[in-house]
Amino acid sequence: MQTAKLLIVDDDPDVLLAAKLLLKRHIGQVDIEKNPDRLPFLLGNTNYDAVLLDMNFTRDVSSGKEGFDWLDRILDADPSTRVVLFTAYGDVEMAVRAIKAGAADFVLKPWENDKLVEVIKTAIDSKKASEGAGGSGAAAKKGGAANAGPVIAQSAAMRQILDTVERVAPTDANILILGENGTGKDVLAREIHRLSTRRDKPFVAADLGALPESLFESELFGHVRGAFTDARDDRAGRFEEAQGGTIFLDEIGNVGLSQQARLLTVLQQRQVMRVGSNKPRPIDVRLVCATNADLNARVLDRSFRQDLLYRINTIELHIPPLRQRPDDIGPLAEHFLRQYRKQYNRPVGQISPDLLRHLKQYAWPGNVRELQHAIERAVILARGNTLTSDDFFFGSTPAAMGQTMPGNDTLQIESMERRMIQQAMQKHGGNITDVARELGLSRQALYRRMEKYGL
Ligand SMILES: Nc1ncnc2c1ncn2[C@@H]1O[C@H](COP(=O)(O)OP(=O)(O)OP(=O)(O)O)[C@@H](O)[C@H]1O
Repeated sequence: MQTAKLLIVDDDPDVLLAAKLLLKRHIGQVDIEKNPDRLPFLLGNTNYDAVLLDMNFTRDVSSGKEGFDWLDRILDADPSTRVVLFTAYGDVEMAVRAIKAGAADFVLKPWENDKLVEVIKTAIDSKKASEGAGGSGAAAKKGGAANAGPVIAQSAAMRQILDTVERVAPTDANILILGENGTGKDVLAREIHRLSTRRDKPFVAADLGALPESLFESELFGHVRGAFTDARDDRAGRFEEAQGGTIFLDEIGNVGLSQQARLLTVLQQRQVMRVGSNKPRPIDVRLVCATNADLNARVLDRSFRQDLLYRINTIELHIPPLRQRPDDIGPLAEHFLRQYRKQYNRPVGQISPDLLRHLKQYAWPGNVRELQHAIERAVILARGNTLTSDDFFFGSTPAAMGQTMPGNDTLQIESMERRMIQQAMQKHGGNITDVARELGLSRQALYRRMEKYGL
């Protein structure tokens, strides 16, 4: 630690002095700074291994924005810098969000000396280790987050679905996956592709629910230069990108009638025409669709074309909501626990029997995605090496969890942020530079958010 460099930023001089006196005994160089505006200057002059940053949550209670901005700027300057946050107890939710946004860890104020030293040392160690491994921490995280883990299926219902998937995946049959939000439709679509003969070819997902009507055709079928004002180049659509592989049309129930007609024509003729061109291009793709809508009811009220439904649902797979398959809850919780203890480098290794019982009792309206977020948050916040109900519910009782699930605010902010990024991506045809400019983010900050939200 004698070669390590640490910067502490806090507007309270007493905090700065006390932290410096403590940490100086363990770390070669400890600089302190009262004014965060000087951060760019300081970071430009010294290559710090870690920054201990006050998030100023108490001064900026409504959003914590100032702290997040500084976190982003530090990581933009050097994504491998480990940022540890100083946080008041009431702002733990914010700290969790900051960890998801790339912070290494957080320490509660008033701090315990041993804990602060340990957290800073761990942060610096991991920075040094990532340098030794020849890559930045952010890059390593990116690799680790790269999608498509195992499909957890313990319940009889899920085992039966996987059994069907194994049988139909190698055929080219069109598959429609039905299920509530967060039940694992995307996961299953990827599994179908993985078990198909097309596994070495692309898997291309298109979220039709997030696609404005005006962009539907160019996104799916492509466009030629000059086809409309923003079409500066020829561009292949999702169908062409998926050539030889699988196209996954998510939220197909959200497509309007005129787009349904366009889609049906493409599926029948097995060719696309880029917007602005009349040259047909043959496509060879396997079609997997998903929706949480009741398409049969939609056919009856004439908002969904029956002929399109027949075309996409050669095989129908219905994933039950998580509350109807409690046998999956334990294995899924263990799976996410393993995933996040590794991702966040936390010592927590097991789930207490009491917590497990509560997890099985809860109705999980957000299904597996909600369970996943809940475990992620609990792993980050856990105090010991066993996850207990305390780590989960923050003083509210498990029975009240349905109404008071901690983190709903966090999830809402996150889903707003996700939507803003999606909309900007659509507006700018996926041009990261333009999207970042519109959102006032650096490209790296945008990439980190896209990775966080799986975009
Ligand atoms: N059986 C499973 N095994 C492992 N992870 C799962 C499983 N089911 C869902 N997940 C995880 O839960 C999260 C939500 O799953 P997914 O995105 O597939 O749901 P979805 O039904 O497509 O949601 P939406 O309707 O909102 O698009 C993902 O992070 C996924 O990895």
